[in-house]
This record gives sequence, structure tokens and C-alpha cells, in this order.
Amino acid sequence: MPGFLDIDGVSKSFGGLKALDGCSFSVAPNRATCLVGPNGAGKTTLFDVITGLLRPTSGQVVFEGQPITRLDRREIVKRGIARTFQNLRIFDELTVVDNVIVCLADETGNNPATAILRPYFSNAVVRRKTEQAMDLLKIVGLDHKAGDLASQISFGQQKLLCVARVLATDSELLLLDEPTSGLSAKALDTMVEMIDRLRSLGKTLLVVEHNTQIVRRISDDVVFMHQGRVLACGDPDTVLADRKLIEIYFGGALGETAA
Ligand SMILES: Nc1ncnc2c1ncn2[C@@H]1O[C@H](COP(=O)(O)OP(=O)(O)OP(=O)(O)O)[C@@H](O)[C@H]1O
Repeated sequence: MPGFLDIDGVSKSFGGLKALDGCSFSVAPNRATCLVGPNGAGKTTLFDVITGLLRPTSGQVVFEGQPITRLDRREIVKRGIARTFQNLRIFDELTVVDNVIVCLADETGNNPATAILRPYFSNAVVRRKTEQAMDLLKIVGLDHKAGDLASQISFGQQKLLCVARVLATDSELLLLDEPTSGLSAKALDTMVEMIDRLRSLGKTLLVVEHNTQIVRRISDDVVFMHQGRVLACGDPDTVLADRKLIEIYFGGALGETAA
């Protein structure tokens, strides 16, 4: 029976390097699945394949029963998959609210040029888009920063802005690439609460997360990757209790630490 998202024998080679080597697993709807594994395991490459940034060498990605492997990345967003990036990719020179407006799913078909065209929108369109964006900024607690330049808010706030931007696409499946990395303890707690909130909004989440304590807090399911392969799938308590996997994860140093 097909899952919500099915990764079906996906491989991706860069020259002689197999970044993904026959990966298969399914993501269940309305749950948070964490992708874990040591550096170089292939997690970001898998995100790139799911979102159409990379074509797999072989295998298929199936979303809601439909193959999406050959689709253009904009079409994939329209089907309902959005992602954040490790290096954020926000527009520093735009305001916080405009950063959200450019991602709004609307009649312009997610055209990133929306912000540039903003002066040409009618007042009614500007008002509607601004209201929509402000609603999303309220969800992530950034409405008070709406008029600031994105470059002027804190790093933790920029990461929350990335969450507002994926919400703006109205996608059902959100791929979050290391949403908690580099955050202070307080900002990290805010992001964990945000991830819970996204689940309560009915979103399905696939999250790359290095910190096993955070994985335990946010995930319903865990997929463990190593050297391009899926070594285990299951509930966090089972996967993270597997001594062999933990040994792979921490390079032979047994016992859990925050990565
Ligand atoms: N464009 C590329 N060209 C060549 N090799 C690449 C490319 N992208 C990724 N790789 C290699 O593919 C492997 C998987 O990389 P990937 O970034 O997907 O791992 P990761 O699990 O996300 O790692 P990290 O946790 O460090 O972000 C690595 O060996 C990496 O060097």
C-alpha cells in the first residue's frame, strides 16, 4: 500500500561516489519523520532528489501515489512539497513580510519575481497578500518583525522565517533541513515548539536533525542513513537504542551526546 511519500530504491551517484545507494522508505501522513545519520550519509542529497533539485540516477519518488521523480521543482512545490535549506536562502535585502509574500501560493504560480512585481499589484492584492503573510508570521511569532530587513533579525528568527516561508506555499509535506542547528537553547526550544505546532496544523514533516535529544523530542518515526543507505526505520526509542547504529553515528564513541 503506498505511503504519503514513498522513496523507492533511490540512488544518486556523483561520478564514482554513491551519495544515495538504493534508499527505500515511506513517510506516513501527519507525522514527523526524522532523517538521521553521520555527516555525508546522503540526507541533503535525498532532500534535493525529493524536491527536484537533483534527478536520481535510478529509483522513484512517489508522492500521494503519483511519481514525481521527473517533475520540475516548481511543479513539485505545486504538488505540495516545500523545504528549508541548511544555508537558509532568505532574501537579506527584502523585509521579513516580503520574504513570506514571495512564497505565497497563489495565482502567480509561486513566481519568485512576485516581490519585484509588488509595486504593480493593485492595492487590494497587496493588502490580501500582506494579510496572508502576517497571519503566517503570527504563527511563527515574527509578526512584530514584519517590517525589518531579513538581514537584521537574529539567526533564530531567520530560521523561523524559513518556516513561515514553507508554510506560505501551503504545502502538506514540509522538509526541514537542520532546523535547530546553530540555535541558542532558548531559540531551540522555540523551534521544537514550532515543529509540534506544524504537526498540530496537520502538516507532514521530514526533518534532518543531528541532535539525538531533539530527535527524541520531535519525531514519531526515524530513518537512519549511512553512506547513502537506509540502515533502519522505526520509532525513535528503538532506532536510537540500537548500539550498532549509535556507534556508527558517533564514530565508535558509545553513548549519546548532543551532536
Ligand atoms: N554536488 C555534489 N557533487 C559531488 N559530491 C556530492 C555532491 N553533493 C553531495 N556530495 C557527496 O555526497 C555525499 C552525501 O552528501 P550529503 O550532503 O547528502 O550528506 P548529508 O548526510 O546531508 O551530510 P551532512 O550531515 O554533513 O549535511 C557526501 O560524500 C558528499 O560529499
